Amino acid sequence: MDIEHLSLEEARERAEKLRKLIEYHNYRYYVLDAPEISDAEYDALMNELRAIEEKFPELRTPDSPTQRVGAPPRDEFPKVTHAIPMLSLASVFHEEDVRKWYERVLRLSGREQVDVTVEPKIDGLAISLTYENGVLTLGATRGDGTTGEDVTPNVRTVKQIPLRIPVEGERRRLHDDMPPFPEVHEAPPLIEVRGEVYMRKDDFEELNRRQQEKGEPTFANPRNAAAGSLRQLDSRVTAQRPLSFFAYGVGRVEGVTLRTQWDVLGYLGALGFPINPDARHFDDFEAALAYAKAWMQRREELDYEVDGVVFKVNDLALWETLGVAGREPRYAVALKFPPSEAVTILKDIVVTVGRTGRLVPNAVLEPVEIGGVTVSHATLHNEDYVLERDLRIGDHVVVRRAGDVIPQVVRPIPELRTGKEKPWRMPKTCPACGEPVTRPEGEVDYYCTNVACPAQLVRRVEHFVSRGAMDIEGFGSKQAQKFVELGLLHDPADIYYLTKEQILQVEGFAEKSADNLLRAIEASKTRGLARLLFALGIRYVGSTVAHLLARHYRTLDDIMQAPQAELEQIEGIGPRTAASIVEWFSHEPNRNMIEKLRRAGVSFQSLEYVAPEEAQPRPLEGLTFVITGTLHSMTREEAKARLEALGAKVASSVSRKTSYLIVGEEPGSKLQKAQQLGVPTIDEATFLRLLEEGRDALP
Ligand SMILES: NC(=O)c1ccc[n+]([C@@H]2O[C@H](COP(=O)([O-])OP(=O)(O)OC[C@H]3O[C@@H](n4cnc5c(N)ncnc54)[C@H](O)[C@@H]3O)[C@@H](O)[C@H]2O)c1
Ligand SMILES: [Zn+2]
Repeated sequence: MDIEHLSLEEARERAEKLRKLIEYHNYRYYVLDAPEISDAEYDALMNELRAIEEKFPELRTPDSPTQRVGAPPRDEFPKVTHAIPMLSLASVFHEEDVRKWYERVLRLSGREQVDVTVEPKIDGLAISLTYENGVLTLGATRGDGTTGEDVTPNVRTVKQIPLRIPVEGERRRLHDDMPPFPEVHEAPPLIEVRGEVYMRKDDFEELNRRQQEKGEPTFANPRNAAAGSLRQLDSRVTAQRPLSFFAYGVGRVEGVTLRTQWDVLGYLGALGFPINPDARHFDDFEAALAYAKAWMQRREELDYEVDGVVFKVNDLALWETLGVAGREPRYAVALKFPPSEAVTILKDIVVTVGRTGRLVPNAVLEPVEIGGVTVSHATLHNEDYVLERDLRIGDHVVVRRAGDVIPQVVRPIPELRTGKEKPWRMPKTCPACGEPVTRPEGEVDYYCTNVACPAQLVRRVEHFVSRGAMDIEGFGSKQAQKFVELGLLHDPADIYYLTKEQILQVEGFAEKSADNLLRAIEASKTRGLARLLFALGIRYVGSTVAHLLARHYRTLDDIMQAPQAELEQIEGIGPRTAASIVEWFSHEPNRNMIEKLRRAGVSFQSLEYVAPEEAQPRPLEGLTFVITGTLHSMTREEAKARLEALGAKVASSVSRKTSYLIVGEEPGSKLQKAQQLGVPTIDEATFLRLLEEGRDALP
């Protein structure tokens, strides 16, 4: 939503809509422990509402979700009023925003330097535990921050929560960087301990497994499982749920004076509460930031889920001075892990035409940052993908970007529709040439079948000259587009007939660059059969299949004459691929192009051909390898080729059928997968010996 251009009236309507929606999801999340949308989606709604209220402060109402924490407590539990409100935390996603927070702390406190603590932000639910003369008398949830639920009987079932403090016995810090534990022999008359009830990852999985067996609903994540377990009306159910606890603060305290957050943690530890071993204290802010960043890398190693790290001003006297903004105290800030999802607007759907004439719808998005990368486009795959999700132009959509994969549009948020969104269908004609498009029986894709379609030609040329194909330096997408536009190319073979005069007609070429291009074109003539086959762009003939063919056949002419049955005999080539090859060479325009390539002097000879009589022994026959990480001695392509030459198969992902995983430097997730499945691994040194000595080198 473009807030900049909203009128007051539109903004009011919008804010109303957002509030209703947020209240609904708050209820699902905080009261029912059954969220329907991801946190990223929820945060996006909140952020939009915040932005509107910022631009139109007159629209800010006291009951706006931006002004409140959580949700009102459930009806069934007795209510508890928090004498000191339980607040939320301001969250940021960038280091610079933590710096800004620190600078504001300095400004508001009038100090030059302020100590901070850094603590993991545990993803569970906040709980308040009241101890009177050392005895647990009340356990309460946060609720809406001022009113929570009395869940005392349930809290009593959590083994890590002491019923009486100080806990008997010797106190031991886990390591020297933890806060010092003072000697405490007696409980204060009153102390309200605050902390997080959470569920460990393994306990969560076990619980869900049990739920499934019993045919009961499973939980979306450990946080919801923890919340759902603690907020059971029957505490016998809670008792069977594996809940854990970390203490991180205090509310009301009588009889002891605690001056810093670090002392609070030490004191709580001394009383016998579990405190997180990764909490640290810093007098140097930059060092705190560095620690936080390093710690955040360890997310996966932890037994429990964390959603970030919390910075707190150490000096408790300053907490009061700094005050609260809305529902978030200024003394703390949470640096959260970058989300892998965001909500943005689907501005348009544009269709591109691929090299085979395939029409692909692409999402044009209002640019949005996901995990540190700005995303403005995403693939929509095909018409069905759009229709199944009912994506409409103008919709708010959830976009996911995980790792390096192409961003995906996950789904729309229909609740946010204004009525102006437009449903989309695949156009009936090709956006490039205007000819009608067709969808072959049983396929999800539409094709432009016009052989003269300029968009297809551009793609075919792009592919032909690309690195893995004929590798013509200085010839990229832009050049492909220009040459086709000027009518200089009618098929990729025309590249070999370009004259210097023609090249000079193209914008961006001068005397010298034209000569260079001609030299590059000349050099590409000897790339060999495998690359040429790949360059032709035959459906299902990728670089792997092209290499397989080039090992079996001496020249392109042999392949052109090979019947489908013969092609299918080749290990790694299925009937679909074989049929596609035969069909491609049966087309007149394709045969003409081959003849043009021949006349131009492009080599049809295989560089990989292995004559049957000189075929190597196949010592690794029957074994399947997968490679992960970087190898130092050779590229992955080469490793693959050498393994295959010895008769082994090389697969791209680990499965039960994998014989060995070859592990290079910085291995990826395949290593974990292999460990899970019990697939043996070998290192690079063993791999090299394997190439020399064969099977004997294997463990
Ligand atoms: N998916 C949904 O439908 C939905 C609905 C509502 C809220 N949410 C999610 O809930 C979150 C908002 O909840 P929130 O208000 O509890 O804020 P929050 O979870 O971002 O932060 C505040 C909480 O952090 C916890 N915490 C953990 N470790 C801590 C530590 N060391 N020191 C202090 N506090 C610590 C406390 O429980 C505290 O109450 C957002 O992430 C939002 O996306 C999701
Ligand atoms: Zn077309």
